[in-house]
Amino acid sequence: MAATATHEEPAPILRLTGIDRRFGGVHAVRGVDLQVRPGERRAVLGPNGAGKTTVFNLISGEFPPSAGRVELFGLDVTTLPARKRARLGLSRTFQTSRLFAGLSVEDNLYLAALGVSAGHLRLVPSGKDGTLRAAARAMAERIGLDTRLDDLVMDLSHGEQRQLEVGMALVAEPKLLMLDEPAAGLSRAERVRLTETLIGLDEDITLILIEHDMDVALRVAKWVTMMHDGRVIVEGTPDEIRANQTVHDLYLGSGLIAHA
Ligand SMILES: Nc1ncnc2c1ncn2[C@@H]1O[C@H](COP(=O)(O)OP(=O)(O)OP(=O)(O)O)[C@@H](O)[C@H]1O
Repeated sequence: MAATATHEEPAPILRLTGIDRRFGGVHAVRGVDLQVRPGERRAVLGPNGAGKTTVFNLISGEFPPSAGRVELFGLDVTTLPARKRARLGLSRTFQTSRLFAGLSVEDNLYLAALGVSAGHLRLVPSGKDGTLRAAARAMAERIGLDTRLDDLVMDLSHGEQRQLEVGMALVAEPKLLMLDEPAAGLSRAERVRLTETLIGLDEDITLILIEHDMDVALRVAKWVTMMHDGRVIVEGTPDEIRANQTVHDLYLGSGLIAHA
């Protein structure tokens, strides 16, 4: 019998089902369903307090959902701690810096390549050390910090620190990269560089981005999820989002769609 060719969609790299999160009386996330395919470029948009960062925290495992299910790379990780999700291939940045301020740019990237997160020390087999140092230096070049390798993080500008955070998330070679407002506080030139870095990411890396700068978000993303009041209210391509009346109504007067 002849085999029937079937075209199967790749399994989602991330699937949220009925995710809910309450903080006391605040119902921050309400029944969110989300599916992200391997290699996707996804932006999560929405006004302040919409629940975007809480969704990120639920995906990366900072805290568990009040209800619902989180699947990463085909596994149910709903109760798995953050460091174990990181080991599966998830890397993220935070709105507030988590850099080692008293260490150099190279050492920060080296530690990220090593997979060290705050409070977790790991011994390095000596043979691997050179490879990790080389990866750290290559990443510094990619994010435009190769001339500042020996400088302490505390001496970098805000924009350079944000670039370094992206580099640290990337140097861990994640399958899923999640960036929380990477363009916040960047100069125009720094935003252009960031946008280029993100557009140039390896196709195998799946990217989810929270970003208030619509210019950056809609250039990088191929698919957009819009949140409001804890819920997903619109999903679509950047063009559909630009043309969407609800998006305009929510952002009206904020100047956030000035570049659209
Ligand atoms: N750890 C927490 N404890 C209590 N309330 C929280 C906590 N984290 C978030 N919230 C509340 O949950 C709601 C959603 O917040 P969240 O930070 O997820 O929104 P957001 O869309 O990321 O906003 P922004 O764009 O301002 O970062 C807000 O009302 C916020 O005050």
